[in-house]
Amino acid sequence: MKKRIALIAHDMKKDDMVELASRHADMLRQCLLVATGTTGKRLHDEVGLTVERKLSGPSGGDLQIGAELAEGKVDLVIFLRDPMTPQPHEPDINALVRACDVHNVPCATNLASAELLLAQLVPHHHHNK
Ligand SMILES: O=C(CO)COP(=O)(O)O
Repeated sequence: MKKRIALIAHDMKKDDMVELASRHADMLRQCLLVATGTTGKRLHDEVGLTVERKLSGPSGGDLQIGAELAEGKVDLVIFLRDPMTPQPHEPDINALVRACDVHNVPCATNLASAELLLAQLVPHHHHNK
């Protein structure tokens, strides 16, 4: 079964997300990716990944991903939050991280932990027969 991975980054962390995803692109291409709106657009446009895009975070994208996660449809979350900038949708951000804790879904909220989680994903090999 392909892993379904959620990728979310606040504006100040979007360059980091693009760089992270570029380095792990071969592995991410073998996963089902879901992202908040703007993060997903950048991952598509700049990394060439196929990403299911939800609403932008401030419009409810975090909540949409959190709802799917609560239904067991998300296996891993990389959520590069900006700890230095107040966010209008902070309750939504907290709800998503809380949902990860409730459902025991791995959630990396910074680059260092994201690297560790991604290193655990074993590449899926395609066989012709
Ligand atoms: O705000 C976000 C997560 O809380 C991210 O949303 P965007 O990817 O649409 O910028």
